[in-house]
Amino acid sequence: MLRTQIEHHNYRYYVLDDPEISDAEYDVLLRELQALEAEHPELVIPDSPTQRVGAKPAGGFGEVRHRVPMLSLENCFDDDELAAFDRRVRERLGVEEAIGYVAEPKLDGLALSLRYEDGHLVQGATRGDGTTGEDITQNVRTIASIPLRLRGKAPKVLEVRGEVYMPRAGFERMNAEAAERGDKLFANPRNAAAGSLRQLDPQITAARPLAFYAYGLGETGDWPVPPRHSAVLEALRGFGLPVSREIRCVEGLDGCLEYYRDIGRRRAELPYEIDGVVYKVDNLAWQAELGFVARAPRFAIAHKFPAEEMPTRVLGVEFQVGRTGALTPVARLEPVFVGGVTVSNATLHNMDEVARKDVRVGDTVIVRRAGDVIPEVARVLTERRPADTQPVELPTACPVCGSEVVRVEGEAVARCSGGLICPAQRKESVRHFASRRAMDIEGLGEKLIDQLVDAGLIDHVDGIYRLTRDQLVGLDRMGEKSADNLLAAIERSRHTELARFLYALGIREVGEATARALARHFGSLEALVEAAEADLLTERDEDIKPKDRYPRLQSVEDVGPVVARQVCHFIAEPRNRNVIAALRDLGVVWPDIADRAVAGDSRLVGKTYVLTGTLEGFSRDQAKAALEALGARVSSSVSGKTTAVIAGADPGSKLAKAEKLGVQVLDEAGLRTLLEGGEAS
Ligand SMILES: NC(=O)c1ccc[n+]([C@@H]2O[C@H](COP(=O)([O-])OP(=O)(O)OC[C@H]3O[C@@H](n4cnc5c(N)ncnc54)[C@H](O)[C@@H]3O)[C@@H](O)[C@H]2O)c1
Ligand SMILES: [Zn+2]
Repeated sequence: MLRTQIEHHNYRYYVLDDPEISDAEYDVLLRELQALEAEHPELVIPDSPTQRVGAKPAGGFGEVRHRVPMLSLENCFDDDELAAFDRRVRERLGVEEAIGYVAEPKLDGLALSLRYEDGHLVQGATRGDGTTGEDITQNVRTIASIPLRLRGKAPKVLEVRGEVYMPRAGFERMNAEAAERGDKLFANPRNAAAGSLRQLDPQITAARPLAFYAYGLGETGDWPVPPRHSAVLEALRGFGLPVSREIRCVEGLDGCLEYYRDIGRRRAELPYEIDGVVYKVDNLAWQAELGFVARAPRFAIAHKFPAEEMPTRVLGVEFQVGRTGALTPVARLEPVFVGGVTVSNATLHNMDEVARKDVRVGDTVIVRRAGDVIPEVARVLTERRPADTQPVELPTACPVCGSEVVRVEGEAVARCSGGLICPAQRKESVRHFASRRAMDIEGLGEKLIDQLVDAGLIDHVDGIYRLTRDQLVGLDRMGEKSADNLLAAIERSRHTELARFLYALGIREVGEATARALARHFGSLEALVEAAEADLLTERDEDIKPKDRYPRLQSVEDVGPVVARQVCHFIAEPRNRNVIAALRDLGVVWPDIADRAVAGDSRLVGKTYVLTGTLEGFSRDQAKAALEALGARVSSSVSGKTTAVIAGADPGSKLAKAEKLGVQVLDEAGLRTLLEGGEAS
């Protein structure tokens, strides 16, 4: 059963270059079989996958018999297993002292045998099943880093073994090009290298970014082989063959582990992928003494890096609320060992990503954790999707505070609208409230806010105005003087402006400019609340097109449906209103600015003016505020709907446009008349 399963995956991997499962999963299966066979030696048959290498070639290429077999490597996955290997080696050799090993990066490509006769490349062959490989000489000749002629005095016969691989950069470029053409992408550089090398048309191979590193020998004829593996590699380099510069001689287990950790740290920076380290006994006489088992030498071992990708099941999806209120879907997973740690949660980033990857609860997914990056769901194994999966749905209420969740059309991120009251957003809302352009409370910085919130002294921004001297003095690193300074700054901030206050509330999409526009337009908080409440009703009206909703707020300069919606929802949240009321009770005040409009002097409602050029008696902002106080709208561009353009000195193109459209033009005197209630002419 297990055997057939493994054979199937061998075929997919070695013959088709199109595996169905990850290497880590495959390794688990193989280890299961090894354990089973170790318990029941009578079950071991000679052609069990544990006894064999790779798979028999599928045809299409000529066959090559390897006179020196091409074997696989024993694997180990942790320090203990490596220690056991080192112990076995020393026991077999009867050696006490530390063994000299050669540590080599384990390139993730495929094995290649190159045969040189009298210095000329005569054959290139794949490993196949270890004894019989494929003749891919024509393809091999297209790989630039493989010399067609050896340098120096060449032996009569020399078989060189090594790895063909695809450097990361080439792999990424190739996949990007394939994506552009709409072709199938390669899952990883190994499959890309294998698929490229085993093309029946060498032209295709030639176009692929393949490279080669030599790491060993096959048949050597009468060539006097040097006595150490490290010297062999040096000799190969002398013949002009590429040998990795990362290869090192190390001493004993400790030397191996040190090399492993060092290259593991640099793994992501290497220009090619490696999946571990290979250690080989350096002394070739010892290698011969140690010999082989069925499928691998006893003198070498591959120390694998922990898999960065593993499959597991999605048990559920939860939403985390970030400090700015953003909701992040997080998959709860059946715990899985990946990237060297056990992972039971992985981010799904946002709802667009959930949709793009098509993740459902109950799915089997590939979890990825590379380096120290937070684990993420890389992709779904849709072929393993059961019938009863559940879609992931964005909650309508914030899981932390229950406020409504708002997701703006066209935006990936959904957010909690309870900015002032959501515990997840506490620190951020206090920080923003106190910042210089908002309430400008000097001395209330991030670190202090962390302390105050963590100590439970502030829940919401109104808590700032309840802080006492005793509470402050009790804090870490807070002297009496700084406590007094802070209290004074808090006191000063009570007298503010409506625009600052609106900005300080931290309503999504409401920056300083919008806060100012809202303040100017409505003049008072009450007027804004009233408009927001009325506008909110338009949301439920099916007859109103989305872009025409919130008409009162949309009549504010530069406020479109997106901003209007955020403002309405924020204001409509009763608990946000409670905080605002508490702030006012605690003495936060500002002068209302548009008393005249509020009092009913709104004779310019429905009219739109555009200002251009420099006025003598008004700044641009003053002129604007004065017009808006009478209910007018001030726009920045001239159109057929413009009531009049008010032109000062050195007017710009707006004047020309007004003239072209036949829009009325007023000078500064005309503006005064208009503001004073006379008929402008
Ligand atoms: N996903 C699947 O379905 C599937 C199926 C079969 C095998 N596999 C994967 O293939 C691997 C096992 O197969 P394997 O026996 O081909 O090889 P291996 O990767 O375990 O080790 C042997 C190979 O390592 C390579 N190698 C790289 N650098 C080397 C160096 N410096 N010195 C010596 N050899 C070096 C050689 O090609 C050699 O043949 C595992 O990683 C397994 O997960 C996956
Ligand atoms: Zn919330």
